[in-house]
Amino acid sequence: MNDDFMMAMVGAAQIQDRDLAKKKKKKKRGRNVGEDLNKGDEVKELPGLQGQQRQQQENKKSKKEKEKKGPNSLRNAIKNSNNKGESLTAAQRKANELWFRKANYGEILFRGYYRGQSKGIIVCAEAAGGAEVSSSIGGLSKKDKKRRRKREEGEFNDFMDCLKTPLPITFRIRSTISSSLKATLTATLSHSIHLRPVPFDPSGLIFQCSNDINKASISKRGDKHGSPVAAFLRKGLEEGTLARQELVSMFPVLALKVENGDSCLDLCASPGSKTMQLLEFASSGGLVVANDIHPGRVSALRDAIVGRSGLLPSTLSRLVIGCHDGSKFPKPKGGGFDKVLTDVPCSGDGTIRKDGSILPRWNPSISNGLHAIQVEIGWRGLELLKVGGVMAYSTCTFNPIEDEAVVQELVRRGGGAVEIIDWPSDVLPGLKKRAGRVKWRVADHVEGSSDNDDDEVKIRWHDDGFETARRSGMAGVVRSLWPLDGGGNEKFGLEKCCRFLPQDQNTGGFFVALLRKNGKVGEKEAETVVGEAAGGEKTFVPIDNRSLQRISGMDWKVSLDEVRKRLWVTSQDKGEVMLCPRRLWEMYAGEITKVGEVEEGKGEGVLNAQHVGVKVLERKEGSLEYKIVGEEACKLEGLL
Ligand SMILES: C[S@@+](CC[C@H](N)C(=O)[O-])C[C@H]1O[C@@H](n2cnc3c(N)ncnc32)[C@H](O)[C@@H]1O
Repeated sequence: MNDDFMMAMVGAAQIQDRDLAKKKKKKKRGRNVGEDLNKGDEVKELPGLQGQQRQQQENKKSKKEKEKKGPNSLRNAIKNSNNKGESLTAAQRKANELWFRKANYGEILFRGYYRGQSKGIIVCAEAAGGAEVSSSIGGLSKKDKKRRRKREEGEFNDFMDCLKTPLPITFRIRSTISSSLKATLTATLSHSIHLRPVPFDPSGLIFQCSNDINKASISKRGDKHGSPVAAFLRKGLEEGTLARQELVSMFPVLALKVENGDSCLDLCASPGSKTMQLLEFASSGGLVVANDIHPGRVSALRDAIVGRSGLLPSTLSRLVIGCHDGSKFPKPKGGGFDKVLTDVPCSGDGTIRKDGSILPRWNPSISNGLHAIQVEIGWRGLELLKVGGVMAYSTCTFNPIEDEAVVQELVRRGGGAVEIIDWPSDVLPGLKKRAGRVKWRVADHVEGSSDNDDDEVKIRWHDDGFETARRSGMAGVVRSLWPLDGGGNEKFGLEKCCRFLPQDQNTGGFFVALLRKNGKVGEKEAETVVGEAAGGEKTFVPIDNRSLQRISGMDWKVSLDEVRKRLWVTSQDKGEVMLCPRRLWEMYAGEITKVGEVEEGKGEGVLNAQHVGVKVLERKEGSLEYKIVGEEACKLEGLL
């Protein structure tokens, strides 16, 4: 079965998937750093590579040679800039990518890097909290060494094979819907031969699809055969009863165990799948602040959540969207957030199964270059957390430079106030997690020095530590890339971090660390930091007194002064009045009122809100008066 049953469920209802089709048409936006550098179309900007000249150069070479080395001038441009600590121009970066892709260097480097990494990063990994695996095979007999190498080779091949298979898509039934609807949906989805409930989820609300259901087939356009399952899933997405989210991407929010009334901050939020999950859990009295540095991605996030998610106004009333560099997000005056999520920008090699552009352009310097901003975002997250609160640090990369090395630095800086905690035993109890590592290796890559075919791009390991690497001219080198000297990190509990490898439960690759703040961190430094607002589209100000008087017939339960503070209008369109969630207003007090401005010297800057709560009042057409459109939200928030 049970396609007939599903067909009946879908019924004759005409499924309106205009939004999905529109979404598909929109240009795909990059999720991680550098994703939009994949077109190769700016190569023409490089001197000596235009039109005929480039053609002539290429014609001289055999096809084989071309594929192996890439165009000479590209190579030279890269050689002249790479590994010398100089920043690349956009054109050089594009050239680098093109060359890498042509020569398949990304995959060669990826294999070399992860094969050469310390034990447990990819092969010989133990379960989370398990015993450390020795990286030495010195004490073993010849036969045992051979056997162990063979096993490791097999493990590595399994990993690579899995990366080359398509990633199954996953759905979850939203926790905000009624129990009876949940039961109906669970029963319906469980009966489909195309879907199976994820075995380690006791709630039974998460489903993995078989390979015949993919991203294209759940869009109406791509669903050529009119599959009833696809129609059912589409309908659920539109109505907000289902959410599509990659399985591993659900883990950090689940591990945070958000409770009623929690205030949550999602520092790197776009496109917003984890924000929506947070919203579902942070029910009554709660607050979810979603932030992203890029104004365009903030708008996309707002459209996806406010415009298309199907979430109810009562849920959306808890949402605030900001646009800041996460490493400088303004600190609230009134206490910190209960839960913080730092799902930082990363190299994204855990998403290779769904994004074919990652592997061909992979190189270790991408991770080395991201480490510093990941530390800064993570540190700000800890500063914004209340004492006793928990932060989840997550990435979709296998690379320890972006994973354990960042967590190590956060714990070190915390000086005893920051502790890595275990994955909660009641969250997805059967989930296979691999332990974080206390040892890893640092590398960059070097281009060959001659035209010798065997002397092309290579991994360069920096096992002698920071000083030697710095002297060798390694780009973007910082001390915290390395494990602390002399096992200094062994007391940090890095093995409590969780690595998720794709072959373990047919997922993408992922990393999650849970950090509890046991005391104040970075107070001194905070005084001098000014919040830096990225240029957004909309800003908000509290409603002015004259407009307030035009709201007639309202039986406010609080003083007009408080009403004025809670009702916000956008600076662009004063016809819409939004209700600012009480928690945000309490936490940031007057610091949001001058939204969009950053005042030097005021210590914290102001919150640059791009969206607050829900619309509760609307100006009547042809009149200056307002009518109420969100009475329920006003009641929930104690205004009426
Ligand atoms: C891995 S994605 C986040 C995915 C998101 N949490 C989700 O689950 O849908 C990283 C995001 O960080 C944003 N970003 C990059 N640098 C940032 C910074 N300095 N501060 C805040 N956000 C940043 C990127 O625009 C990107 O949207």
